[in-house]
Amino acid sequence: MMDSGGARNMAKAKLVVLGHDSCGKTALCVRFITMRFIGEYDHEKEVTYRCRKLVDKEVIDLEILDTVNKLESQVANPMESSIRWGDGFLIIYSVTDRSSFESVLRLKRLIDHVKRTLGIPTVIVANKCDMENGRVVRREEGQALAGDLRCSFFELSVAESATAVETAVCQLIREVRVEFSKHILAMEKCSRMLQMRHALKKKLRRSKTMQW
Ligand SMILES: Nc1nc2c(ncn2[C@@H]2O[C@H](COP(=O)(O)OP(=O)(O)OP(=O)(O)O)[C@@H](O)[C@H]2O)c(=O)[nH]1
Repeated sequence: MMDSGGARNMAKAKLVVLGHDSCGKTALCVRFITMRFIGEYDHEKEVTYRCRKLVDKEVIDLEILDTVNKLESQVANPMESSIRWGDGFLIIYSVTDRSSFESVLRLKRLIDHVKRTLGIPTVIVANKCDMENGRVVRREEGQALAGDLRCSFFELSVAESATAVETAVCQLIREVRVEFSKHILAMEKCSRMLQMRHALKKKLRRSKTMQW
């Protein structure tokens, strides 16, 4: 998927990783960028990682914002500016923590509210599936929620599989790319219509002048 040959053109995307405390946000970012799983991650502030990846033969410059969960904060929602900034969202929960699963719906609603539109590229990731003994959220529950929210869904273990992490993030990048293309097409259509209107107005003005 990320071979180095035949790159087409350069693109950019801003991804935001959201989720409850300790569900594996930083582990996922580090795994995607470095392919490594370190185990313990120490950060209390939002961190933006920058990297360049090849996805479907297209080089893409990524900015990935690893957020700190502030959904339960009393302050007027501090997560909103992070959401406003992003093009695509990865919401992660841990299959060993039901409250992290319950946060998914609230986070998705917040994204829809801040972006003021539905259909924003969003991928839901159920993490820590290596901890089968501690599982409290069934795969089917995650799948059903993702289906209701019209999001792609991946159950994986950041600890065990770099490939699974790459698959989930690349899916998000593809969805962002589709949204970009739709946006560009809409802009082109709008600009073509404006040009036509302008040309029509000019023609009308000319024909009126001839009548006089
Ligand atoms: N067993 C297992 N542990 C994991 C996995 N992913 C992350 N962890 C562990 O879960 C803990 C929390 O991971 P982080 O990546 O710091 O989680 P976070 O969501 O960034 O946490 P906050 O910074 O509190 O928001 C760490 O001890 C990780 O090693 C996984 O797939 N399996």
